[in-house]
Amino acid sequence: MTAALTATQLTRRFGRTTAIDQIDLVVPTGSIFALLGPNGAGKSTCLKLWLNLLRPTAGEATLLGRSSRSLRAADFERIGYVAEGQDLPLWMTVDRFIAYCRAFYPRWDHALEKRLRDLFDLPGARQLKHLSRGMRMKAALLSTLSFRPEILLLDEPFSGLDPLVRDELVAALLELPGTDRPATVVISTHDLDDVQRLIDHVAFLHDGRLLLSESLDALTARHRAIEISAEQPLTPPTAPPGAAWQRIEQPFPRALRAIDTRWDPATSPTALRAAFPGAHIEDRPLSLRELFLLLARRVKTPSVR
Ligand SMILES: Nc1ncnc2c1ncn2[C@@H]1O[C@H](COP(=O)(O)OP(=O)(O)OP(=O)(O)O)[C@@H](O)[C@H]1O
Repeated sequence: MTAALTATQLTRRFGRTTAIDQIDLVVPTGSIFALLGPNGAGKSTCLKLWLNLLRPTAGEATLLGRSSRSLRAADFERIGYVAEGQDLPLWMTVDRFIAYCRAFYPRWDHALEKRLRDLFDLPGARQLKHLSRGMRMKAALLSTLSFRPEILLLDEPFSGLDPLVRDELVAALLELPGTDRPATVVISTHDLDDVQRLIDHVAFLHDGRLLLSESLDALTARHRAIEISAEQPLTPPTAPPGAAWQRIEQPFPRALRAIDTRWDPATSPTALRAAFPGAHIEDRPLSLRELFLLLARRVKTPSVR
């Protein structure tokens, strides 16, 4: 596995606030990597450190094998960044803005530009300052996706987009890696339902600390929602298989719901059947939203099981 982006003991403080706290992170080349976490977790700061828009207080961020502190102008032909509320030349019309951007990128993909223009349906003759928030986001995405960056950093890209365009944006992003060069996408978002089918890796930040970074498949595989119902009252087991259960609920005495955080498909179903003989047992994977809520609640109230 090669790394497109890394963070090593990366730290950024703003006065007394530690926005990023000694993060070690590897983003594999070609991955679509979600940076998740509650408000104020440090996601935007992390992206800005990679882009050298902010200096680290300590540690290092790298992209394309180079420290973000020493990125050259030519490197930015390979790196795209779209953020909610980012500075755009508001006096330009959409057409002028796109022509202006096109001139900077030798690898501009005209066919992709055309497809995204049709998709986003932007009024070419209108000045950016007269676009709605969502339309401005579309203009920023059009100007960035069209040069097919090798690294694409997206900070809340779905903000202000209607559900149809969100869906089509996901489809456009899914196409990005299928070219001659693998594209790596890091996406900070709260729109979990939108990114679920897009991403293959997840990192979870909380209060500037990295709590988890792994493939979505591995994260999904080791968490399972289970539901048990029986003829007689049930008690949650404290030893395995119940030892790693969280969010235990007992809507009535003969029913149990929980999330198993150490699910193993080879052993867990058998252990459940042995612990609850004769009971009706169902299990299902968790959605990204459910996983997020589980992680966020775990750090908020660590004693909650
Ligand atoms: N320029 C700044 N000056 C002072 N504090 C800042 C600055 N930028 C960020 N912070 C603080 O750093 C912390 C992390 O902020 P950041 O914007 O990175 O979080 P985030 O995870 O992107 O949040 P959200 O999901 O709300 O966008 C917050 O406590 C924030 O108040």
